Amino acid sequence: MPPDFTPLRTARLILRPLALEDAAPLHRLVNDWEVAKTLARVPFPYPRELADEWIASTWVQMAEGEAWHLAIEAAGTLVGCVGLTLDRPGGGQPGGPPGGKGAELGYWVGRPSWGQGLAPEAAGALSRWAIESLGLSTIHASALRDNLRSQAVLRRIGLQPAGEAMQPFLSRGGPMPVLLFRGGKAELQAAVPPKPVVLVAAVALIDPDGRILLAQRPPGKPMAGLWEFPGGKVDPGETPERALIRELKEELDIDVTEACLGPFTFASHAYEKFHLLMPLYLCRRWGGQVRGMEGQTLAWVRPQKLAEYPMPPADVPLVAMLRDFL
Ligand SMILES: Nc1nc2c([nH]c(=O)n2[C@@H]2O[C@H](COP(=O)(O)OP(=O)(O)OP(=O)(O)O)[C@@H](O)[C@H]2O)c(=O)[nH]1
Repeated sequence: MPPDFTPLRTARLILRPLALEDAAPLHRLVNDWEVAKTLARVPFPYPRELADEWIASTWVQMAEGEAWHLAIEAAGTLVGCVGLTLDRPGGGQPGGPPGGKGAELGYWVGRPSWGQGLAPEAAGALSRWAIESLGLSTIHASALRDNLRSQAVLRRIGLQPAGEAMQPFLSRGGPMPVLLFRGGKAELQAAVPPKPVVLVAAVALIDPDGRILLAQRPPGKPMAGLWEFPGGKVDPGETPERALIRELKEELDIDVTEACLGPFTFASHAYEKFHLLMPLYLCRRWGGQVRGMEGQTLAWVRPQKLAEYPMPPADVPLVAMLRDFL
């Protein structure tokens, strides 16, 4: 029986305990010289029944808290495996830490899924989970000296070179030269892929009385209830000006031309899941009557009163600049 383990999810992958049904696809993927030749503990050819035995052994190791070997699943299909094996106390593994709790990282991805960056996605996620959840102090790994691709994976997830060694390779029938890598929490965290930058165009519509239009984010959306400048995400291939013209029609039923959109300033703000880059335009002329087309509450606000309207954190510096300018 597979052990109880809450699968780890990444942008594209699920890392979960291996199941008996994985044996056939696992065998097909790993019984490939191009894959097997890079792995120290995999024989080649790889006997079919070994797949079942290996899967059962991963359950025991996980239940005993000795190793976490997981299936890498992408779009419902097994594409490879990733695993961490705890160092035995005083085991003195090459590249292992002198003190503290360490584990050896290993992984492979089947040939059909190469070239998509799945190995660093899986290995990075499992390593960061282990550092947090198992309280490990270091992760270490090795890669054949001529396996530049695997070395790049280890560097990408934050591990640093830590020397060379000879390591027995079942698939090669003898010891092979390997490069050793290791890293702790700080190195792994520093390597977390940067957040996507989201481009949002926004505008301060200013009426003849010098008041600014704010719209309240409706319930159900992130940051619901906060007040913001009208606007929205710039679609791929769209300019910020075109995006604003489109959004203002959709949200407020007004017609704006590019010539009436004056660039004013911008916000660059790190939200939890993305980094917001938001140019803010000023606009004093538009066609039609402003009305909320999406049920949003609107308010025309005097510059000195803007601070009374709670806004998203990215907007706070913009409000101060607007107040000074108007
Ligand atoms: N329009 C606008 N968006 C802002 C302001 N400040 C700010 O942080 N944002 C953020 O920029 C993003 C704007 O995206 P959006 O309006 O197109 O999309 P949304 O999150 O409302 O939902 P959606 O993805 O379902 O369209 C949101 O994450 C919003 O929180 C602002 O003053 N105006």
